[in-house]
Amino acid sequence: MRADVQRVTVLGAGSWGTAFAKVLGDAGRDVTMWARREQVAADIRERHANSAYLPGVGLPERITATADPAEALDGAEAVVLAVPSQSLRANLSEWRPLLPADTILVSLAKGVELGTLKRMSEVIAEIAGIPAGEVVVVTGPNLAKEIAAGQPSASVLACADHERAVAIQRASANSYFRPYTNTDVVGCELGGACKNVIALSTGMAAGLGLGTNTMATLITRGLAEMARLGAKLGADPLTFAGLAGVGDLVATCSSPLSRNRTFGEHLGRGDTLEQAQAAAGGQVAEGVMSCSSIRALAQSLGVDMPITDAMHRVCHEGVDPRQAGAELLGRSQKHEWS
Ligand SMILES: NC(=O)C1=CN([C@@H]2O[C@H](COP(=O)(O)OP(=O)(O)OC[C@H]3O[C@@H](n4cnc5c(N)ncnc54)[C@H](O)[C@@H]3O)[C@@H](O)[C@H]2O)C=CC1
Ligand SMILES: O=C(CO)COP(=O)(O)O
Repeated sequence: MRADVQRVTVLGAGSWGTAFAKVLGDAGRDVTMWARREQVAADIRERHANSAYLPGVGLPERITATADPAEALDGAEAVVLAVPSQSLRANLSEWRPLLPADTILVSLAKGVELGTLKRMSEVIAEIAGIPAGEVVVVTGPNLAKEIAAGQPSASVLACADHERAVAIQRASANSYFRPYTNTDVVGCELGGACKNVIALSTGMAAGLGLGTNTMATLITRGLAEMARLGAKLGADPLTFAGLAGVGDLVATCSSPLSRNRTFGEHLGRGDTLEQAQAAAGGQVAEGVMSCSSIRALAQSLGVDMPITDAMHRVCHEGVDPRQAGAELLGRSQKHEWS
């Protein structure tokens, strides 16, 4: 492993993959992106733009791109995985033979795998055949469009191996992007996955015409339920008060730029799942799948996550958002911290 990472490959040229590649390029790193479509790769390589995902954003000239994964991975000192959570296992299985030895694997995905109920660093470690403690997880309040516009924001780089997190911290810190390290991978990863589900709920509330008190209630009680799950899995409770918890909840649950919040808003206005998916224009709203995997994980551990459960029932069992809201309010009365 190199402490001074210079050559980075980003696999996935969607919104966040591209914005993170820009962060690395602006931090002086040489970046090669892999795009699924040659048209997107050519746009990045020849016009220094990704018009499909980040229209109007100019990319540093030191970023190049290809649709050939072998070419993209050649000589990579760090590999950033920037594909959706539910396809990561299949994608990485294909790429595994091409991964350079000793490269640092970095995960951008915020989700929990359906079926296995694994966090993304666990999936990556399993497929790549490395200890889970070696995967670096990027999370925190990082709406891709704002970062691509050079607006200041902080992030968390979580890894049990502090040196790996520091290597990526050095490679990505720039004048608008301030990454902090953290060794609580469980808490950081759960925060990133769970907040997408809570953002669905705040969007849904907005779609129903509800205001700021409702949003604040969902954010705060969402925080309580993700912290309960984290505690059961050994996370540090302080993590949820940080960028990966409160930070990302505030950004995602309140911003019209969030795909999860927007998805929920469509459902709240009465759109079907298919209509909300069509409106997302092919971009991933991870909470739609993660509400089911996180719910199953919570149930397997006996953890109560009522908002997550409600989102699963609205998205996948046809429950009306108004009915789900009424049921949340109709639950038995409790002490705030029970
Ligand atoms: N967009 C954002 O602001 C942020 C996104 N994230 C997370 O980053 C991850 C990636 O998100 P985005 O780049 O925003 O998503 P996106 O939907 O903008 O792009 C996903 C990329 O993966 C590719 N892709 C989709 N399905 C694929 C498949 N089956 N096989 C191979 N490639 C596939 C797409 O072609 C595209 O290049 C998600 O887990 C998301 O939650 C995290 C922080 C910020
Ligand atoms: O993770 C994000 C911000 O930190 C992006 O959220 P969305 O996927 O909802 O756009």
